[in-house]
Amino acid sequence: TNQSYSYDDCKGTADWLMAQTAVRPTIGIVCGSGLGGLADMLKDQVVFNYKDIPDFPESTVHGHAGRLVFGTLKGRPCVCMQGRFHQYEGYSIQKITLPMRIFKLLGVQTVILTNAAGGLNEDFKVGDVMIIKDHINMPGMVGFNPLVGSNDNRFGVRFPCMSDAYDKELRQLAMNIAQELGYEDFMKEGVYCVVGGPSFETIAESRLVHRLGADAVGMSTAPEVIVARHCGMRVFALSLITNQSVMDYDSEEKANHEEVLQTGKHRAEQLERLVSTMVTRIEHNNNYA
Ligand SMILES: Nc1nc2ncn(CCNC(CO)CO)c2c(=O)[nH]1
Repeated sequence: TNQSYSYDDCKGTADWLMAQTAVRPTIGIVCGSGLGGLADMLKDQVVFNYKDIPDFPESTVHGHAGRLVFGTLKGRPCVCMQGRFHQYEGYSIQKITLPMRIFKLLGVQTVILTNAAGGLNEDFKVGDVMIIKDHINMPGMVGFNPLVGSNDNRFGVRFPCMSDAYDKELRQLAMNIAQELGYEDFMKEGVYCVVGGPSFETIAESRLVHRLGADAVGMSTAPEVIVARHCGMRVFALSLITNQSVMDYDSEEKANHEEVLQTGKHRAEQLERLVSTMVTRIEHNNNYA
């Protein structure tokens, strides 16, 4: 359904949540495939199953728990989506980005999004972590943009700028922390290209988007980023490279979801350290905002 959610719908859900928990998060975290463990970092958790939250969609993908976890990370109030929504599940693009507007109405100032993605850049290895510096929104180019329809100025302007979507300061902070933690050999930076899915891209599609400048390909994140930036939240996003996209016709490689989840398990512990360290520092900057 192409149901769009009004400001009051979003406010209703945010108010419902705020009536059930005293946690007032300033940081929102979105866990990608196999990265739900990030939510387990939170202390003093207050957990909601998506199906119990008014208007919230339900996760249908293996590896996406379907829980909204409130809590604190080293004392900082956070809210974490353990499982996110994808267009390929059949949800409207407004529905999959609804959580970003609810985050905004909960008081979230910075959103950290993670996803699993296929590596296109030949310098990438499976298990690398790519800090997203920009995205190519393929579905958006043909009209599947989450902001299509009437604009509510209480969220943001009609024509929002996206050239500064991936906060430069947060990307630099992440790189500095990666150096401190000794993660520099698997930390990369690049352009993320979102495709509709659920079929993995063909070899010709991998080569096409790589030629267009993409370093990794996936099926999420860009719509959430557009909505998050529209309503003024800062955005940091990273991709866990879970397989190398097949780029030549005589390769025997075949992308599959199980290897996506498996890679997530191996790298998850370092990602948890990176993200939790970031959260303590980001909160610090917000104090000066
Ligand atoms: N080649 C390739 N490798 C990938 N690893 C993760 N994803 C993101 C899509 N993730 C889906 C299926 O695992 C679940 O949302 C992809 C992708 O789209 N292409």
